[in-house]
Amino acid sequence: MSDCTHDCSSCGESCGERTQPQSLLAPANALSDIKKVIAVVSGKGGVGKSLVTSSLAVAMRRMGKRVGILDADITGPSIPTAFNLHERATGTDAGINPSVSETGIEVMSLNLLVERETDPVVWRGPVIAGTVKQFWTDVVWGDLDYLFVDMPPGTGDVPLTVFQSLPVDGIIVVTSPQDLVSMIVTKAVKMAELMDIPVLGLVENYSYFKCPDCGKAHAIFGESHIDEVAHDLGLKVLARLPIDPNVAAACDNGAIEKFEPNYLAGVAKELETL
Ligand SMILES: Nc1ncnc2c1ncn2[C@@H]1O[C@H](COP(=O)(O)OP(=O)(O)OP(=O)(O)O)[C@@H](O)[C@H]1O
Repeated sequence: MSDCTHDCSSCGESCGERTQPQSLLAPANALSDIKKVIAVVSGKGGVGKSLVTSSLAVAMRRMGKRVGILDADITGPSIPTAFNLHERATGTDAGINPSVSETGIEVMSLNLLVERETDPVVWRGPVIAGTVKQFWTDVVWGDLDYLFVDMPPGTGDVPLTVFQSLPVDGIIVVTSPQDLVSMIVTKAVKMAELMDIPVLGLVENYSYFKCPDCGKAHAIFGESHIDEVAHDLGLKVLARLPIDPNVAAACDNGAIEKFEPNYLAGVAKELETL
């Protein structure tokens, strides 16, 4: 091989002299400088992954950080609604510009690119995964302290692409008490381990409902097993979120940036030390 640079990490040749695996990391846009990438994942849908992603981004922004959200949930994007972003994103020769929320959080989501928000995305897996990769390579994120990636549920094409193509610093696994917690969380955690991505911890959503009259906490979805699961996997429980109808209303009304209390402020503080 006359052109060999001896840098196996960037070479795709099948070569007997290979000393290290080829890196599949994709380059970010030339105008992006992103310090930390954190993916928010879940074993199954509807457990509150987008809410956790949005709340973490808001908490970080309140701490004065420059924050972006890459909405990798291509077929069920909910981030633009939570941040009241409805205008179509624009682009230049340099790439696609993310939309910017009221408090300055950058967002890229397929819903910011389609003509009508209600248009469905009827694409095959590889096209969807390719789009997510383009959100990394073609979006002009600029300087960010934290980019949060809101993943689709499960362990399919998109998580695989994100874990291989983006320099993910860690994942947060969102779960709920009624999940088949142990099995589903373990699948997500094992996938991250296979890809050599650190698991930062677990967030349990819908943990309890606090009665507004008597103040007592009720475990609506059954008693939690999160501590045992976390212990078995050697992980930390980062937070437990209550069922709070006001937080659902804030998401639906595009007011997540105004919502108090931010249940994930403590987790954001922990992420600062990453
Ligand atoms: N703790 C909570 N209290 C009340 N409502 C909540 C809570 N967490 C999430 N919700 C609501 O439940 C719905 C689903 O949440 P969310 O979209 O965050 O889930 P998801 O895991 O991202 O779903 P998907 O798998 O479809 O991407 C949303 O309407 C959200 O506002």
